[in-house]
Amino acid sequence: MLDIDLQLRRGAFERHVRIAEDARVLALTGPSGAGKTTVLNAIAGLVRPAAGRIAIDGRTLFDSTAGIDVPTPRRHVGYVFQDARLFPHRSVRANLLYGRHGRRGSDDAFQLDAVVALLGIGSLLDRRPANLSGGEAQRVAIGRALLSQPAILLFDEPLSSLDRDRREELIPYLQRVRDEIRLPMVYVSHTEDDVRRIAHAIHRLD
Ligand SMILES: Nc1ncnc2c1ncn2[C@@H]1O[C@H](COP(=O)(O)OP(=O)(O)OP(=O)(O)O)[C@@H](O)[C@H]1O
Repeated sequence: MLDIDLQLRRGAFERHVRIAEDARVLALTGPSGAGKTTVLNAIAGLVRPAAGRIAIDGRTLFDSTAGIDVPTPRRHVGYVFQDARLFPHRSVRANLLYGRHGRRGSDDAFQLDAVVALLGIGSLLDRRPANLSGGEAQRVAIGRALLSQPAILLFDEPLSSLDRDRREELIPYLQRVRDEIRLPMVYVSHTEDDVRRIAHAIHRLD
C-alpha cells in the first residue's frame, strides 16, 4: 500500500528511507531528527527527495528515474499538524469549508454533515478557533483535511501539543477516523501509547 524508497537530503541531514508496508494505518516513530516529518513532507510533495520513489496504493507520486513529481494539490493529501493551524479570523465552519478549495463538492466522498458528525463538532461551527480547546481545534483540523477529499491522511504528532486529558479525548476520534473513513494513514509519533492504540503497523526510523 505504501511503497517508499527515498534518498533524503535536508542541509547536513542525509539518509535513505525504505518503507514497504501493506498496513493501512502505519505509524512512523523514531528519535527527534530521524527524519519523520521530512518523510511526511516528501509524501505531501512539500520536500523534494534527492532521488527515489513514492507510491501509495499503486499510484506513483514521485519517481526520480521516470521524471514523475506530482504537484502537491494533485497528490490529494490531507495533512494534520502538531498544532491545528486554523485561520483565526474565520469560523469553524469556514475553516472546514476552506478544505474544499472552493469546489461545490456534491459528488465528494466526504461531505460536511457527515464529517461534522464523525468528529462531534456540530456545536462548534459558529465559533472562532480562539474559543476552542486544543483537542477541539485538532478535530476541526482533521475535518478540514477530510473535506479536502484526500486519498491519504498524514498526521504529524497530532497529540503532542495537548495535555493528557485532551489527548485521551482526541484518541477515540482518531480511532473513529481510522475505522470509518478507511483511508491510508501515516501517523508520526514519539509516543508508544498512541502508536499502539492507533496504528496497525509501526515503522521505526533510527
Ligand atoms: N529546512 C531544513 N534545512 C536544513 N535541515 C533541515 C530542514 N528541515 C529539517 N532539517 C533537518 O533534517 C533532519 C530531520 O528532521 P525532521 O523534522 O524530519 O525529523 P523528525 O524525525 O520529524 O524530528 P522531530 O521528532 O524532532 O520532529 C533534522 O536533522 C533537521 O535538522
